[in-house]
Amino acid sequence: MTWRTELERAAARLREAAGAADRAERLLVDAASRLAADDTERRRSELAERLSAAAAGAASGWLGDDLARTDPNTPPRTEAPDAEAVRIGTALLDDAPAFPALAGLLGKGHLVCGGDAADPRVAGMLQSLLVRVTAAHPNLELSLVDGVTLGQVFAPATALVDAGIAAPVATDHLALGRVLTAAEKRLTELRDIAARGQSIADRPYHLIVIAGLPPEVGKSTRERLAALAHAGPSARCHLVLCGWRHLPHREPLPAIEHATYLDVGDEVRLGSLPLPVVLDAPPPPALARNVFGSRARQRREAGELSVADLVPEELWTESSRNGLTTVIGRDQAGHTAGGDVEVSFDDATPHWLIGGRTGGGKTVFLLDVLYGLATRYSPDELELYLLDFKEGVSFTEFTPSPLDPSWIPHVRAVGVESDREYGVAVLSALRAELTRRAGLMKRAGATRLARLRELRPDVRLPRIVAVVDEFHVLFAGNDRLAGEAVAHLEELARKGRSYGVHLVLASQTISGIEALYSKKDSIFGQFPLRVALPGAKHLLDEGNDAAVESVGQAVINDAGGLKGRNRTCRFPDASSADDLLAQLRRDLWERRDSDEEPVVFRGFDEQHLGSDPRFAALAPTHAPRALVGRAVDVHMSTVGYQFDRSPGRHLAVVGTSVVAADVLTSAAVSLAHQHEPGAVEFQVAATAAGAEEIARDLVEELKALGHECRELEPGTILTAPRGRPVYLVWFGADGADGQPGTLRDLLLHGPATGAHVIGWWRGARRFLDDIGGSAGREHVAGVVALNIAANDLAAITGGYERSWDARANRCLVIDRHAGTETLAVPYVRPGRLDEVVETR
Ligand SMILES: Nc1ncnc2c1ncn2[C@@H]1O[C@H](COP(=O)(O)OP(=O)(O)OP(=O)(O)O)[C@@H](O)[C@H]1O
Repeated sequence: MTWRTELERAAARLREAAGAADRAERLLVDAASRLAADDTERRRSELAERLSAAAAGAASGWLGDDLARTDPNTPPRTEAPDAEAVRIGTALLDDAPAFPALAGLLGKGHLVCGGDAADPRVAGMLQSLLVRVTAAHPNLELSLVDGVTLGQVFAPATALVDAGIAAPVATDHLALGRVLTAAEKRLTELRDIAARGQSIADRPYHLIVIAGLPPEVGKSTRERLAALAHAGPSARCHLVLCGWRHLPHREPLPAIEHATYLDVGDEVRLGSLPLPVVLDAPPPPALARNVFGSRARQRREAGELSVADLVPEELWTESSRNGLTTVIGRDQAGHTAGGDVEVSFDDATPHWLIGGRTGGGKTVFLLDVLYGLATRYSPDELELYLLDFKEGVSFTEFTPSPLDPSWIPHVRAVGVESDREYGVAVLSALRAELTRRAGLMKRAGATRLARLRELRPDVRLPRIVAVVDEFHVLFAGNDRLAGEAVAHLEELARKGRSYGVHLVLASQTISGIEALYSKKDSIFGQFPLRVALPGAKHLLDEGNDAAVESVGQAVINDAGGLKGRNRTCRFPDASSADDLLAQLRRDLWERRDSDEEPVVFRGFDEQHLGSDPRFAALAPTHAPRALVGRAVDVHMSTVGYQFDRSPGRHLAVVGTSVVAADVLTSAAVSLAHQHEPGAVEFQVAATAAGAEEIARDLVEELKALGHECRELEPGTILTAPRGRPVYLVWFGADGADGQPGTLRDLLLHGPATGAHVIGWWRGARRFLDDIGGSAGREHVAGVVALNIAANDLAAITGGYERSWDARANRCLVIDRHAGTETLAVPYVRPGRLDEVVETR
């Protein structure tokens, strides 16, 4: 066979082999080796042409074209190429460029080069190779290592790093170690997926480009590289490994399998190609800019949803029968880059645990979820309880405000800077709802919420989502309250799935939760959906070290933190979409079918008698109640103390805080609204310094309401005649006006004749003395404790079980007869909290 015939055949086979780089390379080598010295120039150039054409078939477009002649504005490919070969230079025939020199890379093997990027020929080749593979492969992950030029060689590709397509360039052996660890982990994951019989063909290629090994690299790193090279191609991992050369006095280099070797000496040789090669020069800067810039842009666009993308086209079309689902972001791990990531409350993931440091994006993530859900499901399908224990305004935007009277109609209660008691009250109310639903189910013979909804279409059974932000605060004291919180959470976590009550617990850490820690398995095991934000600790399984660094990213794991079940996604920034969200809120609000506003508990708010709707509704009654404040409970119920004719129906407000005077005023004014004018008399005494003005204002107000009202002077307070039922409102009763005996007599016998004392005692011990010590406790059944210490309170009441922690803007309302103790926010005169700095 003449060389010509052979060439014909070789060229034909090359055409067939287009796309199969190894065959292309082999055939090129075969054919080229037959170029006899005595061939005519014409024949030689004909052969070179044919080889060029064949090479073009094996690596076309971005992978094979001459970049210097490529229009800088050529767009990168949108689909993955078939070809596995990439051009790295040009083979020379008689010192003239003859045909492209190719190496099998992505989908095929590795390129290994003895020289490194300190050699400008290698640097140029690497830069053009990077442009080629980036432009040709739309779905590519890169790791860049440069131990010889400190990252200089990769400077043109900075846009890829910024967009997360490439990790920041590793320039020392430690960083190289991290690159290898990540690659090994990825490789194991893909191998596991493939082992399960699932395809990995849609996963991105991972290309590790090492422009030169850092000097400290030792034997073990080299062996890791060789092992990676061995296993890499079957898990879509490939290497371009420069600086892979034997050093004197060092152990021999391990062999790199699946590699095409590039020898860069005076002459450059590629694999077994018998001709010298000139490596590609750096690409034109404009071309590199375009390719890297376009890819970065595409990746950002594909990887990000805007807040508007979280909202469905039509509002409230979904049913929560089988669960709740919303979109939270786009997959970022690259596995299915661009795929929407959904999160659900359903049988598989009934409860969620969210972790992340302060400023890590917890609130934004929660807002994204809440808006996503509230736009998909109507208030008949979904109810929300939102609790936030930190200082901040996380959930206030869901509630009406003077600036924006709209609210999200799904929201039943919101706690901002909540007390732990409020949190426990909400959990307890949810537990009561569990019990109610359990009863409904039993009676209907259903075992699942979905079935119950079918059987009882007449009953409203929305799914309930309760969000507790900074939930560790609930357990802060490791005390009785913490115990109650744990008990509630355990019950809700265990049974919520069946009854459609779902919990979202968010915290900076779950490790510090002492009360739960010993029961970590039992409680947190009920929270299969884990959301790890930057700084999250102990949220995923021990072996699962997935982590995100940049705010706006989350690792979502739907298997209790199990390794291999992570999805990394970017979620949109709800905090920068104020206008859109305000409009959305208004749209939702306008669709509401009830005007019932959510209860908003803001721990720092003043409570005013005048703005309590229950005060406005007061009317004359036989069982009047002195209103003193709003309870720290889910509905912020009004706390009152009832007066009747039984012994002991008096009310003592105890504490040095001037808030006591406001409580007295509220009690008296609210009572005045419950008696017909003239039916009772009010007697007002002010013996506490500073209370005179308040007392005078009260007298004015009572008179304006049509009541008879007498101001009493010291010395006559307990002896003034009482012609009809009377309330003695006494600002500063300490010392009993010098007549403790008379006071005790009044306390004991007054109620039977309609005479009640409403007094402010500044000192707890003084109060106890005045009423006759512990024996007199029964004579004053009502106590509002303000800033008094727990032991003083115990002395007053006889010390039954409580954990009173006196603090500003709170009081404990005790009714000994009813056996109740209610934590409340006392009514104050508007602006009072700005005036007083309370002390114990
Ligand atoms: N998805 C996002 N994209 C861009 N920026 C974000 C994103 N999420 C949060 N941020 C930024 O981070 C800031 C802090 O977020 P966020 O308030 O949610 O943190 P947090 O974890 O709730 O913090 P803290 O506990 O201190 O309130 C936001 O104001 C916002 O600027």
